[in-house]
Amino acid sequence: HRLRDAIIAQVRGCPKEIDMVSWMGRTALEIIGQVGLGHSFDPLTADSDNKYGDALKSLTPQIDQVHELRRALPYIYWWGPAWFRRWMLKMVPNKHVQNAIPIVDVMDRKSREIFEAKVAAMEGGEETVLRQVEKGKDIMSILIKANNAASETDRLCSEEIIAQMSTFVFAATDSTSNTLARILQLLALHPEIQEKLRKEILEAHAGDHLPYDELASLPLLDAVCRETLRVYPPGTTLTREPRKDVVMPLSEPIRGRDGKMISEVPIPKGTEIIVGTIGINCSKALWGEDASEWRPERWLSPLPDALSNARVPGVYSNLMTFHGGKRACIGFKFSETEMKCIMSVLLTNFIFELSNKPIYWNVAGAWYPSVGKDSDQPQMPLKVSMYGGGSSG
Ligand code: HEM
Repeated sequence: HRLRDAIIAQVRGCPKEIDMVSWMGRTALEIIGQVGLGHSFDPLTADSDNKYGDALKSLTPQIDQVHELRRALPYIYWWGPAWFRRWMLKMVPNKHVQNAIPIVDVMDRKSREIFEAKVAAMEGGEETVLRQVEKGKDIMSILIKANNAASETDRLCSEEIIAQMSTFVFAATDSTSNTLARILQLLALHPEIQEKLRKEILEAHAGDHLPYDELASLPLLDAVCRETLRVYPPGTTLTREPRKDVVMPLSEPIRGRDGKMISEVPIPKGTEIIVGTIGINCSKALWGEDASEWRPERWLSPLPDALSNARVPGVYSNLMTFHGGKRACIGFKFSETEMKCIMSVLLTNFIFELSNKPIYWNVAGAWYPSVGKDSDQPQMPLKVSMYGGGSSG
C-alpha cells in the first residue's frame, strides 16, 4: 500500500514517466527486510533516503565487471587477518573493485547494526521482541533462536549469521525486482494482455482484500509470472562442479569435430560446468517452435508432452530459473507470491505504457534494465497513469 500511495502521489492529475525498476527494487528490499530480517529499510516515500538500498543497487553492476578476479576469492579468503585482506584489496588497481569497497562497507555495517539490535531485543525479553517490525517472527529471528538452542558443534558463529543476512537480501532483491520490472515492460508492450490481467484481478476482488489462495490461483496472473520467469530468467547462467569424476549423458547425441556422434561426456571432478538456464527454458524440442516468444497463454492449456517426459530437474514449473538439487533457490514461492501481490496492487491502480526512452537489458548476476546501451545505472522509465478510481489493496 505504501508503494501504491507513493506512485499515486506522483501521477495524480496527469500521467508521469516513472522509473519503475527503482520502485520495484525499493519494494523488494523492504519486503525481504521486514520478512527476512525484521527490519524496515525504506518508508517508500518519494523523498526517502536509503543508503543500504542504493548500495545494494550499485553492487551488481560493479562486481559483474570483475568476474575473472572473483574467481580468486575462494583462495585468498583464508589469507591472514581481515585487516590484511582489506589492505590487499585496496591495492588492487581496478576501479570496479575500489567502487565495490564502500558499497560492501555500507551493507556490512547495516547487517551488523540489525544483528546487534536483534540480539539486544532477545536479551530484553518477550516485550522488546514484540516491539520489533515482525514481532520476532522474521527469518533471522527464528534462525538466531534456533542457533542459540543448537548444540555447540552445530552452532553458527555471529559472523556466519551476519553473512546470512547479506545472502538473503542479495538473493531476494534484484532477482525479484528485475523480474517485476520485466513484467511491467512486457505488459506495456502488450496492452491487450495488461488489460485482460487487470480485469482478472479486479473481478477476483470481492472487496478491498484478495485472500492468498485466490491470488495464487488467478490463471492469467500465474501464467504471466511463469512465462516471464521462463523466457527471462534473472540469472542466465550458473556454475556447478562435480565432486567426483562423472560421465554425463547427453539428452540427444551431437556430432563431434571428427564427425563421430557423441552421446555422453566424461567430466573430471572439479570441472566448472556452466549451466545455461535459457537453453533449457527456451528449448524448441521441449516447448515447441515458438519457445523463445513471450506468450503467457501457453500456460493456460496443457503443456507439451515432450516437456513432461523430459523431467527437467528444476524446483519450479519445468524451469531451471530457480535451479534444482540441494542448492536450488529456497525463496521461489516467496518471490512468486511477492510478484503476484505487487502486480495485483499496481494493475488495479495504474496503467503502464512505454516511454520513448530506449530500454536495454544488461546481462549481469541478475539482468537489469538501463536507458541505452552504455549506461550501467539500473533504470526503466515507464509512462504511468491512474486507472479508474484506483483503490484496490
Ligand atoms: C525471481 C526471483 C528469484 C530467482 C530467479 C532466484 C533464483 C535462484 C537461483 C538460480 C539460486 C541458485 C544459485 C546458485 O546456486 O548459484 C538461488 C539461490 C537462493 N535463493 Fe533465490 N531466486 C529468487 C528469489 C529469491 C527470494 C525472494 C529469496 C528469499 C526469500 C531467495 C533466496 C535464495 C537463497 C537463500 C539462495 C541460496 C540457497 C543455497 O545456496 O542453499 N531467492 N536463487
